[in-house]
Amino acid sequence: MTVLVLYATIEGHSRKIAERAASRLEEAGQHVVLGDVREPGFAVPGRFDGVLICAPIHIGRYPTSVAQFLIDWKAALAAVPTAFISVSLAIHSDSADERAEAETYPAKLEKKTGFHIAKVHHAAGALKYLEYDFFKRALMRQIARKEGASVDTSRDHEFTDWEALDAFVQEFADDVALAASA
Ligand SMILES: Cc1cc2nc3c(=O)[nH]c(=O)nc-3n(C[C@H](O)[C@H](O)[C@H](O)COP(=O)(O)O)c2cc1C
Repeated sequence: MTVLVLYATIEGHSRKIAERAASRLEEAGQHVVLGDVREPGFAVPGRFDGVLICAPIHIGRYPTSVAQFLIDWKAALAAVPTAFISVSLAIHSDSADERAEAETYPAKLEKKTGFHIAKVHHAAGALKYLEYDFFKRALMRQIARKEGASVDTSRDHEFTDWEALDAFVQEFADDVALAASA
């Protein structure tokens, strides 16, 4: 069985999450092809036994490349188990309203693309203060304050619960194995 793991990323954290998911899928006995959703190349979704997509929220939405990919490939994707990892800061918020808002993003993507996202995991992202330019650092400090995340800009912060991610990926690996044996 071979699983396609695709990611979109702006700051690199969703790629890190996708790499972790790919390692866990390999440990679960799957072959994995890992790539950027903008450059799937030969990675035509219909040739795989399952597809996992990982994408971050930036200013309230996923990168356009993700929506376009789902629109272009929804027929092929509907034929195999698929799963989606939504990366955001809001899902880590102290505010229940902010967390609820983060949980609406996959449904909005579904509405936009017409692709039904069957299995979703919400992963908290990262604040990469050291990598942001002056303006982005100021913006992210403001967002972090609103979310109850750290405003210490002297270092980066990572909020991802790696164990919860591993458990989700294991469930997905089981779905793929089950579908392939049916
Ligand atoms: C410019 C910018 C805007 C962001 N906007 C949001 C947002 O609207 N909601 C949210 O929950 N997280 C937001 N985030 C947090 C990102 O989802 C988080 O940093 C994530 O780890 C970024 O993933 P990436 O490194 O794959 O791009 C934003 C981050 C940046 C840098």
